[in-house]
Amino acid sequence: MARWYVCGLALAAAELLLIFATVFSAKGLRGKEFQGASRIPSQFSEEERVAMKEALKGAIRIPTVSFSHEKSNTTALAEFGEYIHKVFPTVFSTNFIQHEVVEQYSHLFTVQGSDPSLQPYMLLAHFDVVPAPEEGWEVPPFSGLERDGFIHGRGTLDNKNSVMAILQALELLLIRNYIPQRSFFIALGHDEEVSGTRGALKISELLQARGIQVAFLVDECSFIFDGFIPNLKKPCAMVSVTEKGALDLLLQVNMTPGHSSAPPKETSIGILAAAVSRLENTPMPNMFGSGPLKMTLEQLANEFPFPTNIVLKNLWLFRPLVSRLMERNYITNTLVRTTTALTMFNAGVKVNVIPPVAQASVNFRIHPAQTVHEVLELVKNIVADDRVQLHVLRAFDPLPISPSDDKALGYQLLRQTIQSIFPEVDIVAPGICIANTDSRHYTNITAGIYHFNPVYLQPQDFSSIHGINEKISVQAYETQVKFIFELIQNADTYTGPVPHVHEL
Ligand SMILES: CCCCCCCCCCCCCCCC(=O)N[C@@H](Cc1ccccc1)C(=O)O
Ligand SMILES: [Zn+2]
Ligand SMILES: [Zn+2]
Repeated sequence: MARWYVCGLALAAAELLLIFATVFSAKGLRGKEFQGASRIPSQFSEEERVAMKEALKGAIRIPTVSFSHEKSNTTALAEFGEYIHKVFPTVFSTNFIQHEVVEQYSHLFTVQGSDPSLQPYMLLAHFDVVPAPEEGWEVPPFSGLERDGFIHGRGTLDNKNSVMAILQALELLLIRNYIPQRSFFIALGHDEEVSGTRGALKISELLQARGIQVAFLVDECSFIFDGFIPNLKKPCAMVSVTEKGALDLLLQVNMTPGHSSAPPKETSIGILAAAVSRLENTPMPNMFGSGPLKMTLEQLANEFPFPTNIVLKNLWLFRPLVSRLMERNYITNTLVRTTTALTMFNAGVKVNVIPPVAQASVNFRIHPAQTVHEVLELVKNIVADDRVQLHVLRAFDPLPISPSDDKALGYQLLRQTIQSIFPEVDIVAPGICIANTDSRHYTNITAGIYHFNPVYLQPQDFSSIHGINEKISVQAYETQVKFIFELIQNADTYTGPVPHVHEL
């Protein structure tokens, strides 16, 4: 009898404690006793799963299109701010989360962790999208329609999926009374698709003015690649540790205009066409062996069948062969060199007028082992014609290579979370982001810039990014939420690398 009584008392006390913890932690009680006490499983109720996919659909329906630096749908950008407020009420009402609007439309969330001794980190995403003319789409690009288990629309992969998944994961953690130990920032840009200079750059300046340095950040641009690398049958989670640089050049030729009935031997169009043709036919040097790709291939070696595995394990011998094979495929080619893309060409107003001016734009994506200056010198040598003026429209060097060793917190946290959420993925390897992202504006506040979207990507999905029929499966989106839900908790509990066990 006495035992039951004691037991009953203990239970009542435990219940009281639980109520106490629930009531106070929801509003941000920061007592050490409650920190990271237990891990919250990433399991979501049916109701939550429906709500999360509906939230993403709603986000897709807001046409936050960036057309150019000067032109974006500002009504939609503002509406997006109100929308996230509505669908993630707990994020906005928790007292240890500060929300700031930067440059009218971008958002910065500061999540104050309970342990100030832990260096904060940052999650990045952007909610502006590139235009999407309706032609060719199976469903209208801003309808957010669900069909055959997929949510369709512009931004489902680039990059509203990340914006919504980050906030959704945080909302679900907060509802479960989670109090993060490690502080983190969430930066959501509104102009990534046209440079990020109003959103990401300003957020970065704000953080720098506050003296903030983060341990690492995670941004878009890399995926679990499936079917991209010839002969590699298994999916490969690539955490990109650098981002290519960029150089936009305007080539211009001025010649005397005149009547087309008596044409000169050379025209502005002909001279310019020959110059851009030389650029297209003279690829920039193959840089295989410099930059992180060699490390990536060495890590992948064991996953390839014979004889590729032997070749990749002995790059000291087979380097020329592998570098040639890499450039044969248009995607792996991007990893070994600075790419040259002729993107605009303008001249002439009438069929019988020799035009005075011809202009072309060329977009180079600079390999991590080269610089803007080196590429410009190479371009001058290839063009080799003083009549072709070169004007630099925009240029920046590749990002430094972020660490991916055992001590690299960001890389290891991502690796650990990939292994737990995608147990079927055996390969986690460092990669190169071949496009440009908002993260280049944050190089002053961290040396750990990682690109990873926890989503499978096949070659046909790649062409939907900025193309047509962009979509994400409901299941993939749920997994993305789950990934971030786990990542935030892992950032609190990570205790460093597991020491290697050497066999005797
Ligand atoms: C081994 C397998 C390698 C596979 C490589 C496939 C890579 C898939 C990459 C997907 C990229 C998604 C992120 C795109 C970000 C993006 O579009 N950025 C834009 C940013 C920009 C905006 C205006 C002017 C210049 C630049 C861009 O790079 O064009
Ligand atoms: Zn993007
Ligand atoms: Zn994009």
